[in-house]
Amino acid sequence: MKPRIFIDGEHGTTGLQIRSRMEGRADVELLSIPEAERRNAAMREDLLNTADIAILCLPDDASREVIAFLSGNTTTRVIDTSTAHRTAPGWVYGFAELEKEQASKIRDARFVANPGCYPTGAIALLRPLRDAGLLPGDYPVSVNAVSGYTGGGKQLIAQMEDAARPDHITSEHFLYRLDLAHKHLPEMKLYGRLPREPIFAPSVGRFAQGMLVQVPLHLEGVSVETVHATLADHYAGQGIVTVASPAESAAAKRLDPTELANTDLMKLHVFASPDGTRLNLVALLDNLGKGASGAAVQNMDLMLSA
Ligand SMILES: NC(=O)C1=CN([C@@H]2O[C@H](COP(=O)(O)OP(=O)(O)OC[C@H]3O[C@@H](n4cnc5c(N)ncnc54)[C@H](OP(=O)(O)O)[C@@H]3O)[C@@H](O)[C@H]2O)C=CC1
Ligand SMILES: CC(=O)N[C@@H](CCC(=O)OP(=O)(O)O)C(=O)O
Repeated sequence: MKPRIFIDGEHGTTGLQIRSRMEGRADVELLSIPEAERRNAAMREDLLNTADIAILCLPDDASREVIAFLSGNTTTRVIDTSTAHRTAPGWVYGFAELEKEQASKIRDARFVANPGCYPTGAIALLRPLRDAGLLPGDYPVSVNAVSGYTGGGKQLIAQMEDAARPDHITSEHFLYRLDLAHKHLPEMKLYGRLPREPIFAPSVGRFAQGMLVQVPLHLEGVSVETVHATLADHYAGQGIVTVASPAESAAAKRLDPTELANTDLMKLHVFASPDGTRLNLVALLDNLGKGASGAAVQNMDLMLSA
């Protein structure tokens, strides 16, 4: 029998993108709920209990409720795309390239928490440097980012696109979470192995999909070549995460956050000042690709390979 997959929240932004990635796949059976029944708890509970893998594309509270629904179930495996379980005990963080054993941990896990889109970029840049001892524990890390507006789900998409709404947003680009308390800080701290939370300044641009995550660094006594080699070694042989060559980064005049839109890839750049004393590490990805739906399908495929 083919593995049965149920996407709870399949009619939302992340869910629809997962569904489109599954179209034409003959190796799995997709369990589906009609859009009008998307909040029907009894139907969802039945499908959640029937599925071999349930992919949750729901707000945090609804994800927590699903785990409660499944309390008596010992067979359904779960990939949660929400923030609810990313630092929770018993959950494996679904960033396969985090460290050598991560892909096999995901493969064997029952509960996988898909990373947030911004942390995917920030952790990808920071973690190898922390593991290599290049980024001191007391370094005051900052993360600056811009996301496509689909990152805010149906609500933000409607606010950006529908001029008739009273809460229509006309800005071309805006900063938000000005209180520096974004929900992604705990996972950045934990999986970035940072002793304290970074100063994280997210923003949204008037484009649907795409993302740039920047980590500016002054690293005393560490060369640009060492930083680049550390990242390049860490991601060597990974098809999805790549590191731009020093020549490619040096030749870049601009970086467009939509460059990898509609792909599941992530590319890392190391930009440096001419004297090599100031660096800007940049991750380029699609918030709905490697930042959400693409990563969920990557994790599902790892789990199916168990
Ligand atoms: N968009 C992105 O780029 C990313 C999103 N995520 C995460 O993925 C999850 C889904 O986000 P996203 O797809 O953007 O959100 P959307 O708002 O676009 O979609 C959420 C879907 O869940 C449904 N839903 C909401 N509450 C319930 C409930 N109680 N029971 C059943 N269904 C419910 C919604 O239905 P209705 O239409 O009725 O509201 C909607 O179909 C979130 O946790 C988000 O944080 C993670 C990384 C990136
Ligand atoms: C542009 C925008 O609003 N982005 C969302 C994060 C998208 C994401 O990664 O979502 P989860 O962590 O909830 O899974 C935000 O800042 O809340």
